[in-house]
Amino acid sequence: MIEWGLENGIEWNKSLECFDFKDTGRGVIANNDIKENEILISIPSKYLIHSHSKFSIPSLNIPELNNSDSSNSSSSSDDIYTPFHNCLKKLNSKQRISLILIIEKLIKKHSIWFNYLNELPDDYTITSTYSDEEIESLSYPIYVESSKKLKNEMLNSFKLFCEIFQLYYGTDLDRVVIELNDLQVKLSDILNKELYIWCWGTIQTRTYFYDKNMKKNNSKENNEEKDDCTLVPLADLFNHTSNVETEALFNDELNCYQVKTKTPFSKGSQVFISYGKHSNFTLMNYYGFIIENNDQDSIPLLQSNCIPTEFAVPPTSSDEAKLYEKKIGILNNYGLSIYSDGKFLVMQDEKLPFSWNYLTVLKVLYMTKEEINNQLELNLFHYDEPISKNNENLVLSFLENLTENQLSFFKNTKTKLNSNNISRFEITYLINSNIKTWECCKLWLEQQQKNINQNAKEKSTNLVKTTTPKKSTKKSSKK
Ligand SMILES: C[S@@+](CC[C@H](N)C(=O)[O-])C[C@H]1O[C@@H](n2cnc3c(N)ncnc32)[C@H](O)[C@@H]1O
Repeated sequence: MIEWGLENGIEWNKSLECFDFKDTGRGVIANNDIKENEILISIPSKYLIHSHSKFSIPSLNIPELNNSDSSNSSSSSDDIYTPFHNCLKKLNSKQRISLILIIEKLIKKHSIWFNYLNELPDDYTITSTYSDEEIESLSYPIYVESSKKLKNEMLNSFKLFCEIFQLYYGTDLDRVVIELNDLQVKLSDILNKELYIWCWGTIQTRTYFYDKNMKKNNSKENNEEKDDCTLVPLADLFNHTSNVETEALFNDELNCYQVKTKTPFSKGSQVFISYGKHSNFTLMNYYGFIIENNDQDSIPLLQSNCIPTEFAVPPTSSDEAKLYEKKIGILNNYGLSIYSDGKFLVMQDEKLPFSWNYLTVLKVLYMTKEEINNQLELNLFHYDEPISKNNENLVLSFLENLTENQLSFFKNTKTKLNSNNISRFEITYLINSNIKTWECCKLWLEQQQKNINQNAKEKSTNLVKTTTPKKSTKKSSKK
């Protein structure tokens, strides 16, 4: 694949080589030191695959209007391809990229991307390719809903893709034949679900952000064009870690897409790029893999159980409602709300496994009327500064309950996985990792409780100490 790239003007940093790694699979290795800000790869715009890329077969491309160069537009063959062009105009970004991938794959050596497409993975492990049973086995509602949503998006996109073609070609897809150079391809072979799922996986796991089409189409009403993406051949060989910084953008001057590393790499190490700061579930959902000991890992809390029920809805009595409003006001001042929106997190962090925003929301919700009225000194940015002993106890006790519930939930899920013979390594890893995270929360809570008891003990000893001299003075006075 790299040879093909070099022959076609793709500039591949000489210090890079393709390599099969034991833990991460195919990736890129540094055969020399790589410095900060070095360009890893530059790809001429012609080889990018995005929604406005041209097919290798010219007649498939929508003829450009107002083009004075008449040799560019096809003559009589135009009529045959008009329905095809009409369909093309109706497709959204992902559907267009998928159509390009399908056709370029079908025409094999006639495609300018033949060598590249030939070396892409045969299938993908993103959750959209999971069976419904596998998705259900994720059990945690946030995981199940989010995976279902992505899978439905893919299936609906395919349905719409087919409907657009049926609109122009009719419903008997086996009878319609499209000429692709010397190939006669049935429309049913293009509108193939398996192929479409492969395209979806290719797009989801391998594309880069691309705003060139966005800029070009500023006036377009179609919102989907606004988050366009592009396949960047060879640049999609880099595996991910969140510990590096990468810059990837289209260079207008050089008319090519460039990937630059902001992180140096030493000879012999794997050259990573960062797909973003993602939790394992996000990686699994969108990219089909997880990272053991991912330091960006976290579990988003469920809205239904992360807020104590007494605070989940505003109270009806006017006094209580006023107090509640004040609490919500304080939270707003800190940019917080009781609606988690997936942002209240727990992590495997021994020092603080609950996210600051979550602990702060709980602290404020449990404040008494007096505490609210005396809150001049309140500084909620310090998680370890309790509002009061009472407040701390209430928060801890709520969290202890939550932790117990979540621990038993994930332990049950693990048992079910075993009994249902769900064999996806990523699912098992995710559930085990969630158990470890909640165990970490449990240990932290126990430690907090110990600290409280210790402080209370110390206070009472201090109290004894401060009262002892008085006794002794009395004694001495007696003497
Ligand atoms: C952009 S491609 C990277 C190159 C890919 N490994 C290949 O063979 O073409 C993204 C895919 O690589 C794999 N991948 C990337 N980073 C990984 C990592 N840190 N550990 C395991 N697999 C990884 C995942 O399958 C992901 O969907």
